[in-house]
Amino acid sequence: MDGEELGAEWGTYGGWGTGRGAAGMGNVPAAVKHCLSYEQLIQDYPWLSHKLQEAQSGAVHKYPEFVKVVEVGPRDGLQNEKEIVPTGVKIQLIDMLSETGLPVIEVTSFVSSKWVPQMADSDAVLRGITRSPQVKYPVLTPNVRGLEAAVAAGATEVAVFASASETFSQKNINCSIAESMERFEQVIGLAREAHINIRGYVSCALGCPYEGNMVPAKVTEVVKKLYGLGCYEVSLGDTIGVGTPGSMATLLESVLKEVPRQALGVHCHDTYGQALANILLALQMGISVVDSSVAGLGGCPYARGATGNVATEDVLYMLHGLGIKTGVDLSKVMDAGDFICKALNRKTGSKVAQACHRP
Ligand SMILES: CC(C)(COP(=O)([O-])OP(=O)([O-])OC[C@H]1O[C@@H](n2cnc3c(N)ncnc32)[C@H](O)[C@@H]1OP(=O)([O-])[O-])[C@@H](O)C(=O)NCCC(=O)NCCSC(=O)C[C@@](C)(O)CC(=O)[O-]
Repeated sequence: MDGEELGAEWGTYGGWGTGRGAAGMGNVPAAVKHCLSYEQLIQDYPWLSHKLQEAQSGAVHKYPEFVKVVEVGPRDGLQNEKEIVPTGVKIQLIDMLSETGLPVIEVTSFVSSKWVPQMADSDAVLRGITRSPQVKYPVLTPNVRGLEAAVAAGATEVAVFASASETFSQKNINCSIAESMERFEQVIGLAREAHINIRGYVSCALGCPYEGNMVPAKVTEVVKKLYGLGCYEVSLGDTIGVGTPGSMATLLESVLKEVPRQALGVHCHDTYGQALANILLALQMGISVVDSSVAGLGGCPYARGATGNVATEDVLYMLHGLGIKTGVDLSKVMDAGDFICKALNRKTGSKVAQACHRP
C-alpha cells in the first residue's frame, strides 16, 4: 500500500468522514490502528500530514449543495452530426429538455454555415422553441455578425468561445487568440449594452489535438481575460477529453488563483472515459457548474477524434447519488435522450440510459 492509498483509508476511517466509525477500520493497516497519537501517526507516516490537515480544516470532500447543469446537447451535441438534423427535431429536443428542470439549455450557434453546416438553421431553431421562463437559452456567437443575428432572433444570453491553443484557435475560428479577444471585446461590449449576459468558453483547457499538453498558466491567462472582459461564467473545455483528475486539479489550482470558483464551470468530453472523475474532482474543488450533453452526444468538428460530452444522465445520476440538488428530473432527461437517439438512429452514449435499457 502506498502513501496515497493509506491516506484514502485514513480518510475513510475518520479524517473526512463518511459516517463510518471504528468498525470501519477493517482495511486500515495494523500499524495505523496502533498509532495512539496524532503526532505519532505523522511521525510514522509523514505523507499523511497534508491530508490530515485538510481533513481537519474540512477543506476536502465538501461538495456544493446545488450544481447548475448546463445542457449543451442541442448545440455541442448536434454540431458534429454529419447528416443534417431536421430543424423540427432540434426544436422538439429542446422543448423536451425544457420540461426537465434543466436551468440552462444551449440552443445553437450563430456561426458561419460554411464552417458548421449543421448550425445553418440557428435562426429558425431559436425562434421555434417554446421557452420556459425558468430556463436560460444561450447561443454561441463568434463575432459581431453572430451576435446581431442572435439578438434579432431573440437571444437573451450568448456565449463566446476562445481557445488556450493558438493552433486550435486558428482551426476553429480562423484567428489567433489575441485577435479572438479583440473580437470578443466588441461582442461583449455590444451584448452588455443590450443587457445580454455573456458566457465564455476556453477550449483545449486540458489538451489540444494539435499542440498536445497545455500549460495551466497559459489556460489561466485566457480564462482571466474572458472573465475580465465581462463573461459572468467561464467554462473550462476539455475539448478532446484527454484530462485526468490529476491534470484537472493542477489546472483548477492555477485558475482559482485568478478567477472566483463561482464564475467557473467544467465542460468535459468523455473520449478517454475520464469525464465523471474529472467532474467529481472539480466539485471537490468547489466548482458547481457542469456542462453535459443529453445521451452523450457531441464532439467538435475542428477537434479530430473528440467524442461526445459527458452524458447529462450520467452526471445527474452521480450528483443525485452524492445528495447534490440539481432541480432536474433524470427520467425526463432520459425521455429526451430516447427521442434524439431514435431520431438519429443511434445508441445512447449514456451508461445510465444503457443500464435502464434505453436505446
Ligand atoms: C468565426 C468564423 C465566422 C470566421 O470565419 P472566417 O472565414 O474567418 O470569417 P469571414 O468573416 O471571412 O466570413 C466567412 C463567411 O462566413 C460568413 N460569416 C461570418 N460570420 C458569420 C456568422 N457569425 N454567422 C454566419 N455567417 C458568418 C461571412 O459572411 C462570410 O460569408 P461569405 O461572404 O463567404 O458568403 C468561422 O470560423 C466560424 O464560424 N467558426 C465557428 C466554428 C465553430 O462553431 N466551432 C464549434 C464551436 S466551438 C466548440 O465546439 C468548443 C466548445 C465551445 O464546445 C468547448 C469545448 O468543447 O472546448
